[in-house]
Amino acid sequence: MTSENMTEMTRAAMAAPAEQPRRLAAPRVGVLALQGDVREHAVALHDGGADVVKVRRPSELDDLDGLVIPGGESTAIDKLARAFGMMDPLREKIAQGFPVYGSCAGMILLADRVADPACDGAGRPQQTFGGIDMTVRRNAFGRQVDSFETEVPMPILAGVQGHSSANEPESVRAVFIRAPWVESVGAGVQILASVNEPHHDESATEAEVARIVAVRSGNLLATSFHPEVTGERRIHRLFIQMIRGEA
Ligand SMILES: NC(=O)CC[C@H](N)C(=O)O
Repeated sequence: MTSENMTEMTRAAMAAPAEQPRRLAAPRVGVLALQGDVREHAVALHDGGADVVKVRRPSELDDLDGLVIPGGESTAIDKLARAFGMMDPLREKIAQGFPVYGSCAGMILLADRVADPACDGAGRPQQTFGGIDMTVRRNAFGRQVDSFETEVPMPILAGVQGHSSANEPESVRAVFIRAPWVESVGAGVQILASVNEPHHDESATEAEVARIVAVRSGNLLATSFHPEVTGERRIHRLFIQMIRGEA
């Protein structure tokens, strides 16, 4: 066949790369590995079908399809992120629509505002990567001793494969460890789950004790709780679906 009788379609087909785009295969998902329960998230992502890499330096953000910010201590992750030069590169990527899932401390780091930020020795408040138009309150459910585990209704999970037999399809077994709650959200933020505050004033109304614990805003997903420690995999699968543009 000469170039004269090649149709446009043949030309396009011949020019197309032989391999499939990577997003159709396993997405490459990073776990921010500065502090916190990195390993548990890596396992959950791997189980969900992702190709997982641990990320510490800005150059390691290149070539990723998404990132998980684990639970741990948001002030420590903030300090280390600044020390490793991660703060601005990650903020820029988030602004460009890079998919990120943050759990617990990770949720705090995705919030545009922290109601009660910790301050360093010089009185400077902790910083966040931001991206979700919300205000979070740290340690809102209490201290370590007030940590609790409960079943949280989360209707968005109904369509996600892989709930454990102990769970109803539309709820998640959630562990809260010095967890934040979301105090307020902007108009573009979707509330995915709320939970009743376990320790509350008798006189409080139902609306007053319902606390937001999972949100989505565009390609950003955040939960107050830790799905990675109970064998729950659907939150990570939902995130992988978001990366693939399927959710
Ligand atoms: N389990 C967690 O990630 C706790 C978060 C922690 N209280 C913080 O402020 O960062």
